[in-house]
Amino acid sequence: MIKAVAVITVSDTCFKDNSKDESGPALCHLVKKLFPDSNLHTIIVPDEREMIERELKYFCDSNLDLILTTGGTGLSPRDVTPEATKVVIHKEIPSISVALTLESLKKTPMAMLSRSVAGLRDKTLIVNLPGSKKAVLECFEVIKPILPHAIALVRNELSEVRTIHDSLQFSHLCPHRSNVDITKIALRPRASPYSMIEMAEACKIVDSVMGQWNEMLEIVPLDQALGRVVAQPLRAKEPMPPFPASVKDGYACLSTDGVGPRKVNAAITAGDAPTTPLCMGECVRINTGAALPAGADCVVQVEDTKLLLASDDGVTELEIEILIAPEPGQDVRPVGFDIAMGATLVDKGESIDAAKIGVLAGAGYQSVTVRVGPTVALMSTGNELQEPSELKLRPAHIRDSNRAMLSALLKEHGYQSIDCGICRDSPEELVAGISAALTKADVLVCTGGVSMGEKDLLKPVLLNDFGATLHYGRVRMKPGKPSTFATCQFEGKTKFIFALPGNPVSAYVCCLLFVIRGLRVCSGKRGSWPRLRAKLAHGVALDPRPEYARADIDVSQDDDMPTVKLLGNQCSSRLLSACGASVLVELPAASPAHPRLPAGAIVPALVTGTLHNSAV
Ligand SMILES: Nc1ncnc2c1ncn2[C@@H]1O[C@H](COP(=O)(O)OP(=O)(O)O)[C@@H](O)[C@H]1O
Repeated sequence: MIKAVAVITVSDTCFKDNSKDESGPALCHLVKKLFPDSNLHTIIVPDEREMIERELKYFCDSNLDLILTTGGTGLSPRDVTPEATKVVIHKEIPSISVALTLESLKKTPMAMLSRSVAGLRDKTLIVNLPGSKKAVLECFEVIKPILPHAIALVRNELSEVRTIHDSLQFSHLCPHRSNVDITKIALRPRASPYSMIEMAEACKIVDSVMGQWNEMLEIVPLDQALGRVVAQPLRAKEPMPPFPASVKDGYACLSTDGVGPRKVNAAITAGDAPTTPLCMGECVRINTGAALPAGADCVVQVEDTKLLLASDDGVTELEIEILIAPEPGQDVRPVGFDIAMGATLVDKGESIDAAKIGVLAGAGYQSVTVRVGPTVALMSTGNELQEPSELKLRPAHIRDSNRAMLSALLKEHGYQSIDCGICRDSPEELVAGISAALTKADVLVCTGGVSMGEKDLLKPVLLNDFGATLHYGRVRMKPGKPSTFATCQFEGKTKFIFALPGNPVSAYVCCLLFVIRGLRVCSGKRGSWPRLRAKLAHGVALDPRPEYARADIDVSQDDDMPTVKLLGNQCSSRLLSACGASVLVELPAASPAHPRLPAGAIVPALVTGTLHNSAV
């Protein structure tokens, strides 16, 4: 039971003008939320070491449970909160500082410059937090899960400690509550309560639900616009070329002069502005891309001319002969030939590729208005998972491969994601993990916990703890049958949740077919993957469900149709079957009449990867 907490704002500025203190009140608000029954004391002190020490000691001697300081942890000469704290505490708790730094480093490298200290004086826990409001809010989230437990331990409140332990499986610290009852395992349903929908319907649902994403716009510099979808038509503000330009190296002439001798009265190279107009019987030596002089209406390439007279030193051409009569407009790009003034360069809804970047740069665009897609969070769930970076594999554990794979898969298709870590299979931890992810992102992509095991808690937690609407909970497909799509209201916003199966191949396929599809809808792009017709290189046994088989496609055959070769054993745990896959072959469901497809059968293949020519 937490009885009393103090929040100390350490700042010269706020000490002089209390109204400037934003971090202290923000921190008080969070403390009140976490410990609603506690007495809260607040004070503002200047960056004076002795005063900070005095206040810390005063609150500790008053037997407070917790003191949080904000400010004075940086590098400026007046920042002395850590020094004052170190003098006051009896036991330092360096891991709290490490946790704060690690979490803050995810947001800014400046976190390296924070020197927060945490420790105990008698039975009071003291934690230094940074001074900025944003940082203080973020740091509080980091220590929030351990505060009740740490204080109960310090106070030696054994019953409290036991309650916390009991409510947290696997000694993981998590103060969240869940409405999901996991005690009656024997009574769990033996058949899935979720009806199985067809793939086409699932795609339609994703399109219509993700279509509710509120269009938001931002202006980005052109060099950061690659892959973005433009929000309004971009039109040419200038014609291209802006002047009649020569297409060849040769002579600018009057076409009415026909064949015969011409006086060469000037030379114009690209970038020169012609000054004198051309008269009958004259020509101008001109280069590709140079502006034609007034009066000239055609260019005769140098190959169709003959030199008649040069200056004695051989430097200047004085007279040439036109050998073939030119047509009006010959080898001239008139004004606006490539791009007319006002022409649409990129239309609303189109995504920007390299050529469009070039067109826009050529048209003088420095920035463009583009659609803002949702932020995406990735989270894995499962008690058996450990971080891939851990050196030693723990007993009965596997390394989490899904987050790394999904993050890369999304990136491959132009979408960034936020890593929300691994969440264990307990309702409370799922509530905590999902809440944390939804605070950061609009779309949560999680894997695991969606089938029929007693630890598959995603759906019940979404329904009972988040009041989510499950748009589908099973799809007739292989792999990926338990794939789930839900929305919920969280902090006043609609959040989209793709709960994918845990098996890595299922997660891979469902990410391609549902998540990326949904993200495309949000960014204003319609339609799915390009679909080719291809010949099976070998016979395959069909599954009762339509199957998305990972395959390599050979487009190098002389034959008019490419060939697809499945990438080995298609078991949903074997991610090697997706390595190097350029297509997902859409295999039909088996029927009594067609239990398998023979080699040479023609199948549709979705191009989800890169096509490459396997011919050497
Ligand atoms: N993040 C992950 N990385 C690698 N394998 C995983 C991951 N999550 C789950 N798996 C594996 O996938 C299989 C199915 O996991 P499970 O959590 O039961 O998923 P679901 O019930 O959603 O299909 C298990 O063998 C599990 O170990």
